[in-house]
Amino acid sequence: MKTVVMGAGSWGTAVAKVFVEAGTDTRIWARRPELAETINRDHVNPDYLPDIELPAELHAVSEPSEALDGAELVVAGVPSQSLRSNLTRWREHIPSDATVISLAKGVESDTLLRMSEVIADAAGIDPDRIGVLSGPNLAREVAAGQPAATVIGFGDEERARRVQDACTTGYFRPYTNTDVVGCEIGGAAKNVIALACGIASGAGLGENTLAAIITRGLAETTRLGIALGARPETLAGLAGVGDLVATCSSPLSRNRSFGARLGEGCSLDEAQAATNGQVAEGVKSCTSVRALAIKAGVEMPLTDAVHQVCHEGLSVGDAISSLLGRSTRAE
Ligand SMILES: NC(=O)c1ccc[n+]([C@@H]2O[C@H](COP(=O)([O-])OP(=O)(O)OC[C@H]3O[C@@H](n4cnc5c(N)ncnc54)[C@H](O)[C@@H]3O)[C@@H](O)[C@H]2O)c1
Ligand SMILES: O=P(O)(O)OC[C@H](O)CO
Repeated sequence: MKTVVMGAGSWGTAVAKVFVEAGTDTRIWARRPELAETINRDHVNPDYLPDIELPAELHAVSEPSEALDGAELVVAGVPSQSLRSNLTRWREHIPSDATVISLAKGVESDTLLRMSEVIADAAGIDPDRIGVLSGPNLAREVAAGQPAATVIGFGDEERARRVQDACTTGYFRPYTNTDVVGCEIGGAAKNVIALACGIASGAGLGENTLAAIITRGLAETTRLGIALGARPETLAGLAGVGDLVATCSSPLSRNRSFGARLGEGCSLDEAQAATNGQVAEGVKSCTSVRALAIKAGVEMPLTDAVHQVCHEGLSVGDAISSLLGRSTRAE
């Protein structure tokens, strides 16, 4: 399955390495020609994964037309809020029978569309050909060859199996799942809950608090998923609880680290400045996931609190008081 990964950030680069090591003919598109040259010459991505040696077979290009030429599988590896604008540029070069998967974990701000819906809308691709790759996959750990599992979500199971074959290695184990909605909601919502965990941890709170946030975060994510047609088992699997636990627990998570800075008292701008250009998707997705929940008539108190802390000036102390001040109820 001739594959191109469109985006040479941390995760795009790690995923391209996995596909090559699974024996798949793989290219990677980098926005900047100098990064493509460095990957080809030095077999390293110095900006995102500086200490990881990339396979010599991985060829990088910086022209979308060249990258997409003849691709049977297109892996979209750019952040969620830039996916539409990138697709608009790639659209005319995507082969008409190619399968497309999204790596991005988010909900589009203006439209409240999931990433697979953005691909269908912006590139005019039949939804049967669109899927996602989502799971507990911190890029640095996967790039280092540490054992990890993930989910390939497609409505069409046969297509999911072909992608699964193209990225199975001795350290990377993809499972298939036909519940694309569940995979996407799990991936988008966990970034928001990881922000909440970071905020709590930055404010000096301990493991009991974090366990409560993770567990109640899963409950509100599952409520939203079910309201949108997801299967609860998906949210109890790798793309749900698996990714939630990895992201909420790891110091490698950009979302958790961003939240920790807010919890320590940084402003949104100060926390943003400390990211070195890396994207913490939950900062924007807290607003779009919250809006999606309101539209679906679902209560998401943690997501609402994260949105208010990030964008409405609510203090961390007031957010905690307001969450604990809610009326008591059965679990
Ligand atoms: N990093 C991880 O551990 C990880 C793991 C799983 C999923 N993801 C998801 O994958 C997606 C990509 O994440 P990443 O970690 O590779 O991000 P990143 O910040 O490391 O890199 C983003 C890449 O997209 C490119 N890009 C193209 N257009 C852009 C634009 N308009 N604005 C910004 N960047 C643009 C950048 O040049 C860069 O190559 C995100 O949705 C993220 O949630 C990341
Ligand atoms: O670094 P984060 O917070 O974007 O999380 C990375 C991955 O999504 C973990 O699965």
